[in-house]
Amino acid sequence: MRQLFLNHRRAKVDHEPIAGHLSPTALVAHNLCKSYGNRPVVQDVSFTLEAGEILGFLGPNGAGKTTTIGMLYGAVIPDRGFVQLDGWQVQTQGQQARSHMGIVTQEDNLDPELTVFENLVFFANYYRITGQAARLRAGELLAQVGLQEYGKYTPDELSGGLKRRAVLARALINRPRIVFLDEPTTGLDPDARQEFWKLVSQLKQDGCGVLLTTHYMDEVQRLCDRLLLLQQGQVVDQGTPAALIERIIGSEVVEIAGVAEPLLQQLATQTGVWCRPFGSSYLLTLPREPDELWQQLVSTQPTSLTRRHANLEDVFLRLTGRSLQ
Ligand SMILES: Nc1ncnc2c1ncn2[C@@H]1O[C@H](COP(=O)(O)OP(=O)(O)OP(=O)(O)O)[C@@H](O)[C@H]1O
Repeated sequence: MRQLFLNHRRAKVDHEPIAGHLSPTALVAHNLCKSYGNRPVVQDVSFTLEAGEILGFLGPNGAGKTTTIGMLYGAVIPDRGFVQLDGWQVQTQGQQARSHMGIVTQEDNLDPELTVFENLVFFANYYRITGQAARLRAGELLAQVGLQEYGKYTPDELSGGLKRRAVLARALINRPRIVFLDEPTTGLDPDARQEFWKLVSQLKQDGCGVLLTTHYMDEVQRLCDRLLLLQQGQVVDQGTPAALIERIIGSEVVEIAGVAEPLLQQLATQTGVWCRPFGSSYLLTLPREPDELWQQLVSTQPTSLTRRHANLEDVFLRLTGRSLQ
């Protein structure tokens, strides 16, 4: 992050439209590739993010999400590919591009020596917002994230949830068009997470594009308009949550326990459905006409048999073979 601050030092906030530099799509990532040593960790990742959209960027641990986000904001140099933000190339016009983005990294990296208010004022200076203007902007942001009472505290005097809100406030100092949120609510209690979600929803309503990585399925379901699923550095699928569920799984699944796997796999093959271990039970998709398979499953005398609506966790399991968490 220190490197990022240095990169920001000369960034100038410039929201005036510049002919030839604005595109209707706020963010374009094109064929991003990154290897460490000879190990590829991001391979040909391409996507777009529109203003006012929340894009969930999901993948198991080590899938390459943070590396990709690093390339989006210019902290990691891609081996190939490019990122364009509001028409500015992040790799060659970094200062201009960064003046339109805000970043919430996984760490609470506020300066512990400064109060929350001072942190915001100090960060505003990177964008050449100085003096009274910086203090006004800091006050505005404290109000926006509900921290009016906490400006005089140092970060370490705040709870985890309040600290995360302060980090978000800092990311908004330059009124960004795009905000990157890298696992922003990890470790927070349910109330603090819900408070944070309200702030993210507000960003969307204000026309901000948000790229969110998270391991929480409820967060995805609550916030995301569209999902990009990453595995071993590659995009394995993308779409709206509802479309992905319908296309990859269907509307319902069956959870069954107490039946030998070979028998379940045989039934699945016969009916053309998908079956895999799921905790201490097995998960099966259902065919278009499910009654016959259901009866067959009942006749296996399982210890438990449940039919439920398919969800994103099922999609994730089918596409990546792993749970999101
Ligand atoms: N600077 C680096 N040098 C070498 N390998 C790295 C470096 N940064 C990341 N990696 C490796 O690249 C792979 C992708 O890491 P990355 O942090 O991007 O994944 P992630 O999807 O964000 O994971 P998580 O959900 O755990 O945060 C991992 O195997 C990681 O060990």
